[in-house]
Formats: sequence, structure tokens, C-alpha cells
Amino acid sequence: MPERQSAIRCQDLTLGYNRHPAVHHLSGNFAHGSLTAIVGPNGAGKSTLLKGISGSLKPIGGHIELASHKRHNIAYLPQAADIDRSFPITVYDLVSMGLWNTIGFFRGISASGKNKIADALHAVGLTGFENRTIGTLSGGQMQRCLFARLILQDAPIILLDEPFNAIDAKTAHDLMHIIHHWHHEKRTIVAVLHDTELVKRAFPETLLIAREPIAWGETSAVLCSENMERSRSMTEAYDPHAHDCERAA
Ligand SMILES: Nc1ncnc2c1ncn2[C@@H]1O[C@H](COP(=O)(O)OP(=O)(O)OP(=O)(O)O)[C@@H](O)[C@H]1O
Repeated sequence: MPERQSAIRCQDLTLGYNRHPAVHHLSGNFAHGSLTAIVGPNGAGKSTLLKGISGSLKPIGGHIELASHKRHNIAYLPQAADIDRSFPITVYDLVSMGLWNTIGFFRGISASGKNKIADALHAVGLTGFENRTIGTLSGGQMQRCLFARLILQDAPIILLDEPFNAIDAKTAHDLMHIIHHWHHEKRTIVAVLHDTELVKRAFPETLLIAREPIAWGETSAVLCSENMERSRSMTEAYDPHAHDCERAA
């Protein structure tokens, strides 16, 4: 099979905090247009990997290469817990931030920009919520709002950190529909997920990680019971007081 064009290439990548590695020696490609789930136990380094790809965390070792070399080509949805919802901003203003790459900070929103915002709000089922402050939204409505912002970012690479966490089945179904639409548009999508049944149903490729990569490839092969057991035992064996990576780069 010919090698697929890579959108994100990780080369012997090690990421961590204060020199303590959280993701060790990851090498592999997220192919252009692929839809990949990142799966693994709590503390396995899944969010850390997304932070590394998004550019908000610099590697301790190794490299991340993007096909486009432009970080603004990445749209990133952080975990809900990392978002401050006490900030007094309306749904309209939060969603319109998705246009910043195209309009800049200080220019007004054009008529076509306003149409795009209306279309994005419609796509996520939030028409009529424009003037609500985000602190008044339910968890599911807030996630819909953040997806509308992602739609406007119009990025070729989309990173989603637990997009369905604490979300009801109808909202998860609607947001999954948007993810499939992005996949059909040949965007590269990487999503951290805990629901392995959903991953098996809807994500063709999976990276299973437990600080070190366990397996990466076709979902049905990656999520076999042997790999799942290995990922559990590797995380259980982790020593939180270890300083430097013991394996040579
Ligand atoms: N800002 C930080 N400073 C120090 N250590 C951190 C920081 N963020 C994460 N870690 C540590 O890095 C390791 C990996 O964390 P990470 O959040 O990437 O895991 P995860 O796989 O996303 O977990 P979960 O499924 O629980 O969200 C954990 O041991 C965590 O405590």
C-alpha cells in the first residue's frame, strides 16, 4: 500500500512538564484526511499529546512536523474543565472568535462573516442563543458553542480533547455528525476519547497510548484485548517520582 501523505509527523517525540516526561518516544504519522482517536487510561498523556501538536507545549525531545508548517492551521478544542465559563462573553462573541485568523483582532465582522456565524450557529442548533452569556449555557450547549467556533476556524487540522465528556446522547450524536462532515471534507481530525465502543463504531484509526505508544493503526486491530491489558499494566507500573526518561533517545 503506498504511504499516505502525512499531516502531522511525530519523530521520537517526548513531551512533559518541568522535564518530567508524560509522553515518551512517540513516532508515527497522522495521515492527511485521517480520523484518529487517541485512547488510553487516565494520566496516559493523551491531553499532553494534543497540547504538543497544538504548539502550546514544547517537546522535551524529538520533533513534531506539520505538513503546512503553520500553527494557525490547527483548531483545538480543550477539555471542558480547562475553559473558564465565568468570563462574561456572549455566545455570538465566543463563536465569532473563530474568524480571528481571517479578520484580525480589530477589524469589524463583514456581512459574509456574519452569515458564516449564523450558519455555524444553525449547524450546531444554537440559533437564538446569540446574546446568552456562556456562563448560562448547559454543558451540552457550551460544547455546541465551541463546535460552532471550530466550524468558523475552518482549519485543515482539528484536535478535540474529550469532546463528548458529560454530554447527553443527542448532543454527542449531533456533534459526531459534524466530525464526520469534517472527515468527508478531508480535514485531519484527532480526538481524545474514553468511549471505546464509540471509537470502534466511528473512528477508523486509533492511537493507544499509556505514556508510551502501545499501538497505532486500524482501530479494530489496535483495540484488541491484549493491547488494552498492556496499556492498563503500563500505567499502573508508572512511577510518578521518576525524573528523566530512562530510555536513550
Ligand atoms: N500542567 C501540568 N503540570 C505538571 N504535570 C502535568 C500537567 N498536566 C498534566 N500533567 C501530568 O502529565 C501526565 C499526563 O497527563 P494528561 O492530562 O496528558 O493525561 P490524559 O491521558 O489526558 O489523562 P485523562 O484521561 O485523565 O484526561 C499526568 O501524570 C499528569 O498529572
